[in-house]
Amino acid sequence: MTKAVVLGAAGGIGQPLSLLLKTSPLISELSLYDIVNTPGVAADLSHIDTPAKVEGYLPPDDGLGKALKGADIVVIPAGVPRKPGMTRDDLFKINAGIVRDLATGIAKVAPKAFVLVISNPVNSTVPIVAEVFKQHNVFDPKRIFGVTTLDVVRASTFVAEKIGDLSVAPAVSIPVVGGHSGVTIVPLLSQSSHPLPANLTEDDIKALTNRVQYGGDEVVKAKDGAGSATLSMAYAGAEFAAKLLRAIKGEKGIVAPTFVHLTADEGGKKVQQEIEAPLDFFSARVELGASGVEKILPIGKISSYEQTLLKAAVPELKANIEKGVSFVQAPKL
Ligand SMILES: NC(=O)c1ccc[n+]([C@@H]2O[C@H](COP(=O)([O-])OP(=O)(O)OC[C@H]3O[C@@H](n4cnc5c(N)ncnc54)[C@H](O)[C@@H]3O)[C@@H](O)[C@H]2O)c1
Ligand SMILES: O=C(O)C[C@H](O)C(=O)O
Repeated sequence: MTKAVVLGAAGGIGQPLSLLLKTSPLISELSLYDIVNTPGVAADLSHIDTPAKVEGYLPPDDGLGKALKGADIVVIPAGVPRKPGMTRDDLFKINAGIVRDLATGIAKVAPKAFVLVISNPVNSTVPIVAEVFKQHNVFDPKRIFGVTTLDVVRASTFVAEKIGDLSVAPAVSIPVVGGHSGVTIVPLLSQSSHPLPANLTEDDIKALTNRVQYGGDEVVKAKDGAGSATLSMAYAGAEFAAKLLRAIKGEKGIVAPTFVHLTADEGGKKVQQEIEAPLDFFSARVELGASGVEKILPIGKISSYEQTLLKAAVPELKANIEKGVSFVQAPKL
């Protein structure tokens, strides 16, 4: 029996993500929580002929507590999305408080749940969840994940486009490390599972890297004020959740890049050496297991261009992480 909970389930990501989770044979119970519309979304999904029992909850009568009771995995896509001209950090003002309050609910009701954070800015919201858990003495770095899978999905797609064959996209694997915003997104094209076309120039590699780093902006611009990536994010979130669920159920050797606390495993120290910075959080390739983070894998051999990208990522990551931590630690006025 596995209970999954989506917080922010009525939103642009929340609805398609809940749909995908409802189709998962690995989930037996699906709870949907939002400040609006969850009874309707739950009623709709509950007619789908898959095993998961679906319930919708709203804030009154401790809806959050009821939604979270007995949760094994909690996915958080709650919060506002970007509009053109905004950075993810511009969302901090609103989303930090939303994520802090939801994390408080999880810490109180489902402290052992695996928590998958989608709400932006991920580089700060994941530290917020960790800090709230520390305050409630339930912090386990192996169980908190920033979902950076969309960067990985984009990298696979864009590389397959360059290869000239989208049918290989699902098999193309490109680690994307660092964080989830602009320069902190570091795709390691040199580690592509599929050889890049021999005629790609250095400028092509730079353009491809830039497209992965700013793929989110591409969607924000195209949606023209109506939000950011929702459908591709729902796909990516469901992919990561499925990997984690398979790992929890005992499947070995499942690896995915995800934004984690580097104390979750000894391997985090090696990553800190590789990036030459004592960052607490970083999106690294992580082997998933029954307890969540099984192993943090080293970055490994990268090109000198990628080394430059990593150097550029560190100061922004550091600032983003500190912002999240101090938001929770600061005395409330
Ligand atoms: N990690 C990633 O790769 C990634 C990708 C895309 C979007 N995002 C982020 O995901 C978030 C959601 O994006 P969206 O497009 O679904 O936005 P949206 O506005 O369509 O949906 C957000 C939902 O959150 C709900 N919500 C707001 N406050 C809440 C609270 N206190 N408790 C529960 N629910 C609450 C809203 O009612 C809404 O239904 C944004 O912050 C966005 O930037 C992250
Ligand atoms: O770009 C955004 O604001 C949403 C998300 O982080 C993305 O990468 O698509």
